[in-house]
Amino acid sequence: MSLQINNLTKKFGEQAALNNINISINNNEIIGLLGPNGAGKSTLMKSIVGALKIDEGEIIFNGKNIAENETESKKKIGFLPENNPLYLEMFVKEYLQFVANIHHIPVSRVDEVIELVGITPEKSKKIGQLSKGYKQRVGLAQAIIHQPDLLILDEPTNGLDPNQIIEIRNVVKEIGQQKTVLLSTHIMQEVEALCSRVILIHKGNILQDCPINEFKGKFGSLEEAFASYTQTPVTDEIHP
Ligand SMILES: Nc1ncnc2c1ncn2[C@@H]1O[C@H](COP(=O)(O)OP(=O)(O)OP(=O)(O)O)[C@@H](O)[C@H]1O
Repeated sequence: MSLQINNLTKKFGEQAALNNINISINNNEIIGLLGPNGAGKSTLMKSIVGALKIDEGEIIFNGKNIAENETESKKKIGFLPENNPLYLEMFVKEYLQFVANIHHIPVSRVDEVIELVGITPEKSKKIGQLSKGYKQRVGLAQAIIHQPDLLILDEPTNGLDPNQIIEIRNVVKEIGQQKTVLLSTHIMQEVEALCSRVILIHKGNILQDCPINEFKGKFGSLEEAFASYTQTPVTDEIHP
């Protein structure tokens, strides 16, 4: 798996949500995408999965520009959007069979993925009846059903209770042993528990991209480092 983001700029009107972003990912690792509200994390994730059209730059996934190879790229990228949109009236297995059909993959993969995210006892229930933690597992299942090389998770544990957070983290950790995972979060413990590398975005600019220990550096904790970097004014001609 390789992902190369070169000089990516994404604007909404006159405002640059992402300002000349460069990122290179080559290894199977779990990367934490950090940044205050409105930093540009979701915009970056949506750009990588091809859900947003970028204004400048290029995103090269497995050696090919995703803008020119959209269908092929989507086969190898999994995405769990923020707030995990699901069809609440559908049954778990029915929904995942539906997703499998969209990807043109055998429905036999459905039971495999149900097992992998730990929702076998829930597979015949309506999605709307599930707890938030189990809904999140269904979201993860749809994101990995086509065995993507790159998994993108936008705040995967947001709004879950502490037990559910640990359960989802364990699932992500297991997936991360074989896949590249890019996850956004506001929870520093999550980064500590899961990530080997941190990318910090602030006002559409990358402030840091380094191993987690380097990020903590002289600050001692991720919280301190985050606060210190993001409270520093960013010089940026495009972003207001
Ligand atoms: N579809 C859109 N139209 C207009 N502006 C947008 C759109 N999507 C995002 N923005 C703006 O772009 C900036 C970056 O938003 P984005 O959602 O990427 O931030 P984020 O880092 O994911 O924030 P959060 O942590 O709150 O989820 C914000 O100023 C936001 O208001």
